[in-house]
Amino acid sequence: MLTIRHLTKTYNKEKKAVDDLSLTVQAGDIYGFIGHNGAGKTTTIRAVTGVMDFDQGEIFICGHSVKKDSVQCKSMTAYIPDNPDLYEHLTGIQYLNFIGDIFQVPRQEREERIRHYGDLLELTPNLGDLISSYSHGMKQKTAIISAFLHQPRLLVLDEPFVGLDPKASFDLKNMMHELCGKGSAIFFSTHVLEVAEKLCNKIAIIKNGKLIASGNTQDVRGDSSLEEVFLEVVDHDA
Ligand SMILES: Nc1ncnc2c1ncn2[C@@H]1O[C@H](COP(=O)(O)OP(=O)(O)OP(=O)(O)O)[C@@H](O)[C@H]1O
Repeated sequence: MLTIRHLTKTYNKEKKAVDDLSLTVQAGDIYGFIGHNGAGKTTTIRAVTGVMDFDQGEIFICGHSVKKDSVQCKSMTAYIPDNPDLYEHLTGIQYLNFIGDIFQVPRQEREERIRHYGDLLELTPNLGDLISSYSHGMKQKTAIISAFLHQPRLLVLDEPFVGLDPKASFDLKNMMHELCGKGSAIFFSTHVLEVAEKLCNKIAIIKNGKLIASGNTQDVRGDSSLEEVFLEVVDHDA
């Protein structure tokens, strides 16, 4: 579903933010991407989602190159950045219809999904209000609904649980399971190791731009907790 090969990105010709990183996300995977502040998670995610160019390597989504076939890749992908910038002058429903238009979601499916996810995340009563009047969490819920609206083959999320209340976090986890159950894949960064450990079937750990561990969650953590493994590898490995 997502293949990253030898990804390298350098900002300002100085330090490599991502250094020869390779990983594969398969259909049905909920793949957690963890690392310390400044490790290179957002840089990797921005390269995958085509919002930032990269120096070396290749990225494929369902076999399509994000460099050569960017529109095709974007049509199959949804991306929620860590601080989603929505159109503040639109109402929630106008924004969701705008996204529905871009991804050509048929009217009936669009209405059903907006109703379903809006009710689940308790946002339906506010969808007629301007986004500028929304709280941070309400904006995040709007971004989440917009991402699920077109049922992407690949969903990429940067720190999705920050700012969500416990009920919304619980609902988002169920939504993630449901989407992957239909054959999609999810790749997301998080600092919440307990969530990663419980939610993800696969985990990658990045340190100073390099991948230092990856694979099945069970194999990565062995007999320890993910927190113990993370602290160990971040302290000791190169
Ligand atoms: N626009 C930029 N210009 C220059 N350097 C950048 C830029 N964006 C990121 N960096 C650098 O690249 C490295 C990786 O940053 P990145 O944002 O990818 O890390 P991260 O793992 O997402 O961190 P965090 O957990 O703090 O969000 C850091 O050293 C950072 O300072």
